[in-house]
Amino acid sequence: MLLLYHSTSTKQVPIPRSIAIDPDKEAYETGSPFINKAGMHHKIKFIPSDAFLILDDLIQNGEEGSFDFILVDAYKSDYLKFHELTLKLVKIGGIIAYDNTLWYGSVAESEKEIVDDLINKFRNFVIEFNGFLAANPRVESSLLSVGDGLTLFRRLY
Ligand SMILES: C[S@@+](CC[C@H](N)C(=O)[O-])C[C@H]1O[C@@H](n2cnc3c(N)ncnc32)[C@H](O)[C@@H]1O
Repeated sequence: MLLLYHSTSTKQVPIPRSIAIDPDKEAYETGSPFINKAGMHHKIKFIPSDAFLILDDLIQNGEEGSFDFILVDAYKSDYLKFHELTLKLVKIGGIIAYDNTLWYGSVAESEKEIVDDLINKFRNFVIEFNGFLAANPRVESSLLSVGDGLTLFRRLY
């Protein structure tokens, strides 16, 4: 799931202020009743698709630097690729959030200590992503020890 928010309307999203993208419709349907209850349905456009396609479209359609906030919670092996695209779409000073950046605490453990295959499978991608962000001069970032780790960063230029 990716969520992109902008405070001003654009030609792509004239009324809804947020775009939620996930190829799995069920993921959106789980959250939809809560969105309705909060009276926010008209402000969120759901696109059942692979986010890579939509982000490319948004860039092609001149939406670079137009979003205030982007949340990424997808396959950890894709985080670096998403970073390249989301950094283009967020405005300077805008915030991007990536979920699960502690990856069950495994990023701070040695490989030998980890018995779970799923955790092992994505651990190195998360470590690589965290290292890349920490060394990236274009962003100011902070990894919050909330839940499974949430990295927030601000685009500096
Ligand atoms: C771990 S789940 C997150 C679900 C929810 N955000 C939560 O915290 O419970 C990951 C979600 O990312 C979606 N996803 C994976 N690759 C994606 C992509 N390329 N574009 C959009 N969504 C993607 C999956 O369909 C899945 O719903």
